[in-house]
Amino acid sequence: MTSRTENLNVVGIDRMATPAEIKERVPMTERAAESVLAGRRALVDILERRDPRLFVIVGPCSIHDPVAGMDYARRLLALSAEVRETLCVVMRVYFEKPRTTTGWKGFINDPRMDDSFRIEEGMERGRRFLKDVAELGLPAATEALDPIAPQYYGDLVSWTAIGARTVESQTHREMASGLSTPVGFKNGTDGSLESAVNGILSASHAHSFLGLNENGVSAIIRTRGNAHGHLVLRGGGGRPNYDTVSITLAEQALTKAKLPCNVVVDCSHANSSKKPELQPLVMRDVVHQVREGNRSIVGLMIESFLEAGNQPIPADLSKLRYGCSVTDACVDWSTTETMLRQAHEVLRGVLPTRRAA
Ligand SMILES: O=C[C@H](O)[C@H](O)COP(=O)(O)O
Ligand SMILES: C=C(OP(=O)(O)O)C(=O)O
Repeated sequence: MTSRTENLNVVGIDRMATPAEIKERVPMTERAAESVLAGRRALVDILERRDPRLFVIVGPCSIHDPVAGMDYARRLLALSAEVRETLCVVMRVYFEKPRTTTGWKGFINDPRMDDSFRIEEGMERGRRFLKDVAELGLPAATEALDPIAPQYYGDLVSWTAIGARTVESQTHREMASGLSTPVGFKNGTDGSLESAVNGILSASHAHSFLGLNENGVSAIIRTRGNAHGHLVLRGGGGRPNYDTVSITLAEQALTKAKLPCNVVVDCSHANSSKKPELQPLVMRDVVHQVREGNRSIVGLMIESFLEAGNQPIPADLSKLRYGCSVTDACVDWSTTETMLRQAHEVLRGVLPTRRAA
């Protein structure tokens, strides 16, 4: 009998390839695994103060064009080699976009950007992109939004964010407790730290929750807890929170919760009122705080692409501007080079002291 009580608002349920099937199409390689693991090791070493460098999560707000994305990755690889003595560079590879209300939800959800929502295609191409980046020798960072998605591509990621819109969600904290990467918890969109601090605490514990196994079968996922959660300050409530007073308040909140004092500053979002031209100012200020002796700042985030700014998604996709964001506005490539090189110059003189501390 057709149920009169369920799926009333569901118009279709399509079969989707399982994590195992997608991994078979895009298998992990030795070289890719090496760079994923090297990235995770470096990040853990920074978080545990065995490595005095800062890490920088830098890249487009979202990947929409794998060709431009790989063009960016190759340039970033060369730049990361130049600054490696002071900065551990991780490419931002964001495929899942949380929206305030509606909008394009990222490459996995709608890879063709035409509302055809070919999620299986997006998942396979997204995994392939991550693998290509890893094979170049660059570690990747992403936001974990869909709780099932990490089964499909989490093995290719070195750093994960829980975003400002989901940091209070139990589902996301449970997922983070099982992720194999260090996880940055962003402060809420209202600027409050409490949800992020609670998120780090929650995810550090073991959880059992519903999920899917490799073969797409409903499963109870039992996790160990994630020991490498840390706070990401992205501003909020109409105010930035990267200044020395805000950083001190963040340190106090972490200490009160008996958590390690590890703070990452996102130069974008509410820390720069989403104005990309302000990101270099935020970065310079934060790097100077490190130069002045701050010990809790371990990393930075930058939204950067080949071209500055952003563009709406046109109905005729041939009109898309190459290398320009279709979500948040980014700094361009030459600004990115300047930002990283200037930070590198300042930090060169400082790291021996951090190492000694
Ligand atoms: O970083 C990306 C955006 O800030 C986030 O996805 C929210 O976007 P929206 O407010 O344009 O929906
Ligand atoms: C959505 C993002 O950030 P936040 O969660 O800080 O808004 C992002 O970095 O893409």
